[in-house]
Amino acid sequence: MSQDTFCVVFHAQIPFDRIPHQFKSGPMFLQALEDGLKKADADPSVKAVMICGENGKFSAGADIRGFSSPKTLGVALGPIVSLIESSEKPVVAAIEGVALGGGLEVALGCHYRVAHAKARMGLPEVTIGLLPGAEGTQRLPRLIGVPAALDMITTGKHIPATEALKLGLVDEIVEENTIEAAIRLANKVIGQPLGPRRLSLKPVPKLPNMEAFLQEAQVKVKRQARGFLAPELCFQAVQAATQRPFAEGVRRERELFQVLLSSGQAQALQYAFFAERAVHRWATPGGINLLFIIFDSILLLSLGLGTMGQGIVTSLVKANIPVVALEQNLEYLNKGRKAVMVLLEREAKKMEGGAQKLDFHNPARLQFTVDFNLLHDVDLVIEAVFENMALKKEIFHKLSNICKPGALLCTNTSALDIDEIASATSRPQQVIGTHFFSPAHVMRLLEIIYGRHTSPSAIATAMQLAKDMKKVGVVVGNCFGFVGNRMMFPYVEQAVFLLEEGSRPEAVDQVLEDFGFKIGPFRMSDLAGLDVGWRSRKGQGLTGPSLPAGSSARQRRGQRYSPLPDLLCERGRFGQKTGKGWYQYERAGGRTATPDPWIHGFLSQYRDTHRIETRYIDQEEILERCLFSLINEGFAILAEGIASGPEHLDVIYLNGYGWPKHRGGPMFYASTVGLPRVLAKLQKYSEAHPDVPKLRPSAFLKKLVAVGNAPLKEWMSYLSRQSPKL
Ligand SMILES: CC/C=C\C/C=C/C(=O)SCCNC(=O)CCNC(=O)[C@H](O)C(C)(C)COP(=O)(O)OP(=O)(O)OC[C@H]1O[C@@H](n2cnc3c(N)ncnc32)[C@H](O)[C@@H]1OP(=O)(O)O
Repeated sequence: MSQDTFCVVFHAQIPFDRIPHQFKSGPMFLQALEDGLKKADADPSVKAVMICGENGKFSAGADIRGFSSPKTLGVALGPIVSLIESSEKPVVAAIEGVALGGGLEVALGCHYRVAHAKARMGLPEVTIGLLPGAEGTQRLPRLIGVPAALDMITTGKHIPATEALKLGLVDEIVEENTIEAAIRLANKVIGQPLGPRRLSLKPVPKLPNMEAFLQEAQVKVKRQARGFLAPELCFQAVQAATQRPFAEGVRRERELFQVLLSSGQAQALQYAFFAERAVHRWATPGGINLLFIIFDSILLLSLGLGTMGQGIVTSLVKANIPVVALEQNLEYLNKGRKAVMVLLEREAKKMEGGAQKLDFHNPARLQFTVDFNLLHDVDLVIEAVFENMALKKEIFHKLSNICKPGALLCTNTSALDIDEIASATSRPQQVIGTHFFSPAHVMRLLEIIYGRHTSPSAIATAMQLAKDMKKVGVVVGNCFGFVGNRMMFPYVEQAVFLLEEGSRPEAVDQVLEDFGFKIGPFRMSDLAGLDVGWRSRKGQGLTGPSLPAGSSARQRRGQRYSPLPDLLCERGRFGQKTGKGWYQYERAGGRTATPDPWIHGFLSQYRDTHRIETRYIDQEEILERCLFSLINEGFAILAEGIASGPEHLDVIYLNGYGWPKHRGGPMFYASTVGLPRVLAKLQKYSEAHPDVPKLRPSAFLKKLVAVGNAPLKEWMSYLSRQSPKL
């Protein structure tokens, strides 16, 4: 290192590789940074300063756990960023690994930034319900302009170094030693004027149509946010940068930060951040670490090339896992191959310019076949044929005979019994459920379902597969619908009962969309296809030819049942695909849902036929009956040991069912509403609808209320029995 350049080692604020505890505490780290800077400033032999991270990592920002305490790091970080900027000696940031949040804000205070080509940068505060509160919303637009800054700050996306260079966020990128390059640059600029490098002194670059641009951007942010405050307040902070001098903009940024900090949404998002990481730490009761499978060398086979199979194959190719796609005949194979190629071309386009390339024209990475003999060599099979138990059992019997002894056999199913499927094989310990969500190459969730005999190493392998596919794997037990769909059934059931009693599809959807769901239950049902549920209900003997003669229209097995979805299907109303469902569409396959007067007439006729008195149902009742019945099922699931904690349920809902992130997931939401209130409301609705068992409060919920509204992290300690396996 040059004698002239003082080096401040900026300790990574987060435990990447379990960094020593003392660096997790914000104030101490800030003090060290301030001391280093002051020392460098005071020493006349020092001519320049270089700031770098520890162990090849610049910084992932503040310790998120610290935000739950009222005295936050950010309040102290802003002045330190200003201190860096005001240094009379050039300060250069050497960015390796990541520079995120407060880490990037520190880099923005520096006069120059050098990044390693593999580094990533971003201001992800919005994703934890906050905004970049260390003057980042004021400096970034001055450096890269309003459109790019707004995009980074309101989405929280991480950008690669190559893109950062194009945007002007960094001055230089290097392939080799970043620290040496930063020191070289620092030496080169000694003596050059620093004024033009101080971002707080720069004007925000003008746009010919700034006002119109901002107006349009605000509408877009609001539309996408659906009640999530942080993107809107991030917007306002950047807007302040365009309207006010730097110091006033900083004041506005601080005010907005405080609003977010006390909104409750930040806590929900920070809970979600840690919940996602918690579900990943899967271990046996003995704590055996099982995550040891390396997928680079495995050959994976995907069986079935329908919509799910196509998405799964695309995800596997994206994860760089060699894959063979198998179909039962050439016609289906060619159809599937074509669809997969379209998806992969699209993905390759999205990845253009990035470091990774999609290698899908190489037969060693992806091949399509109808030859079952290829099954001999594969290490892992994902069966993705349609939901039919007899067919799945036949396939698993075949797999069991052909696949090599160690091969893991996964079934993609949304509800079927894993044990029954495994019973068709001679190796039930290697059979596991992998419930992908459609479209499988987009949706992050993977429910991993273990059966009675599934081995811990099979579970660990499936978890590693999820990680390699960049999905969130959540291990759950085997029951009808597993976790996600099992909780969804009572929610959808309530939505339909509400129609029977007087509501309309668009009214129910509106309430749930206002709550923050991307799409309400009826729009969702139209999108998924009403025929899917109809087939399943026919299979369960709830409707269709297997329904015993003389069954009551609105009762099944002594419980309330609504035949409304069946009646729609009998009339060919399958949703978007037929152009009619709970809504009408512009054509078959159309996507624009319009309330349908036919449905309104049909509902009132139905009520007349069944002598149901139509009543006005308010928004509160719609919301509570749908959400609390779903949450109630969640408590039953926890009590049965189907999931190991409320975080698992929340991660499933956040990543697979469009639950609004800023509400933290259904179980977190229940804890914010207060369990006594949830219980009281369920009791009330259950009394009004005694023939609906899903409204009857779960014993576990009652227990948690009886012990004094236990906080979420203590819930599981009130259960005497845990899952038999986990
Ligand atoms: C007024 C206030 C203004 C300014 C102050 C500054 C504010 C901020 O900086 S807010 C924080 C902004 N930073 C982030 O949001 C980064 C969040 N982290 C990530 O995106 C990722 O963790 C990563 C890209 C940094 C690394 O990803 P990966 O390699 O996949 O590892 P993991 O995500 O599994 O994380 C490993 C380990 O670290 C814990 N962790 C990560 N980030 C933080 C953090 N910011 N605070 C506390 N802990 C963090 C994570 O939970 C994992 O821990 P476990 O192994 O115990 O699960």
